[in-house]
Amino acid sequence: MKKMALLLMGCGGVGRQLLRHIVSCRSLHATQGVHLRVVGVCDSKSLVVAPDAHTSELDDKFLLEVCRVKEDGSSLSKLSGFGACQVFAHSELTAKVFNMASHLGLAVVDCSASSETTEILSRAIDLGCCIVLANKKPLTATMEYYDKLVSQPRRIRHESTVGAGLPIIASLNRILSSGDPVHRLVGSLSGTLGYVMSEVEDGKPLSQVVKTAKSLGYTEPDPRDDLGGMDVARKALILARLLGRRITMDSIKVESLYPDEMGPTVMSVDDFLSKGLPLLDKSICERVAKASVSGKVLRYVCVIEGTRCEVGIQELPRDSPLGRLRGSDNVLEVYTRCYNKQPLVIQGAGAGNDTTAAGVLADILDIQDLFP
Ligand SMILES: NC(=O)C1=CN([C@@H]2O[C@H](COP(=O)(O)OP(=O)(O)OC[C@H]3O[C@@H](n4cnc5c(N)ncnc54)[C@H](OP(=O)(O)O)[C@@H]3O)[C@@H](O)[C@H]2O)C=CC1
Ligand SMILES: N[C@@H](CC=O)C(=O)O
Repeated sequence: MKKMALLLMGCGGVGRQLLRHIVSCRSLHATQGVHLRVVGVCDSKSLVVAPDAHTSELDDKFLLEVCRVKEDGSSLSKLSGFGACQVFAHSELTAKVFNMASHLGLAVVDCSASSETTEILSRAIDLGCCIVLANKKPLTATMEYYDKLVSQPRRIRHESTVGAGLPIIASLNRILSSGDPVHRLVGSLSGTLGYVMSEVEDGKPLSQVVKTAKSLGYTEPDPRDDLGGMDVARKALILARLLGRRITMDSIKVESLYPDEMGPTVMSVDDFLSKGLPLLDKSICERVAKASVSGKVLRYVCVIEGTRCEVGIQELPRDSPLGRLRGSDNVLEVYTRCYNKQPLVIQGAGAGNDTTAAGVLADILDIQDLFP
């Protein structure tokens, strides 16, 4: 039986669902001859590891307890005394990864929404680990970090960074490796903004649908990352870099749906949701109504073509591929030499803990051949 040691960073909506998928797929994985050994889990404050990562693992009962504790909003440090795990402060994470990586093959899985993991992932690559990311921030940091993280293409998977569980990165990699140049990417790549636009079209107020999108697990921890376009801009940057563009976030034109006065330095997430957003209800409603007069709908669109890389609202015909999108679905049209007049189209659920965690799990299994 092949055994893969995993260290999970982040046990929010996606990380917890990943743990649940791992536990519920035990017998399936056994038939496939693979066993996922979760040897450590961390949140923003603490790290829990198996007593001896070389011989033991966090058992399924423990992993489900991690999900329960985190679902309740508590810290992992609450698990101290539960089973035989060891609990450390988050500051010990780098040393622990170093220790585990130098003794066993390790996959470090990033389901956090933090930039702080970038350095750890970079060191993990140096130490010969595999890395799997749902977190977009490390791949949208400096070019230097990007080059490091992708320097061993067989040891990195990050499908869920764009389009959640949709096979966007894998499809682009296949196209690119066959020598087929990608000329143009056009898509709607935000589950949150897709959901928001179609619900507002149906007459619901923006402030209400954003709260619902948050409760459905579509938004980033701070929904302003979605509404300000930064989350889509990160996806655009990841795609542009995959196509070989050596650009940074500064090169991307981003349209925000909220004004600077409602930014993170001015008000908290709660104040934004309860006091800021309702002030935007009327203007977005008017914008939707104006587009509708000419049979159009609003979609938040990402375009990458030549040196152009931009994300923002467009008015599109209701019956166009992007206009027809409903709910949290994403769509990406890929124009290449082979897919010239008719693009390759990838479409489906583009957000949500379940589909995102499934994408991360598929990525983990995809690198199993690198493990003994
Ligand atoms: N939800 C979705 O549909 C999709 C999400 N993603 C990405 O998945 C990631 C996770 O999203 P989601 O689960 O919704 O986010 P959550 O906010 O629910 O969870 C984030 C988790 O990361 C932990 N964390 C924060 N900082 C650190 C750190 N420095 N080191 C380790 N862990 C840390 C948090 O700890 P604590 O609990 O202590 O706060 C929390 O457990 C994000 O990067 C998101 O962009 C990608 C595709 C789709
Ligand atoms: N917040 C994101 C989640 C996936 O990346 C979105 O809404 O698309």
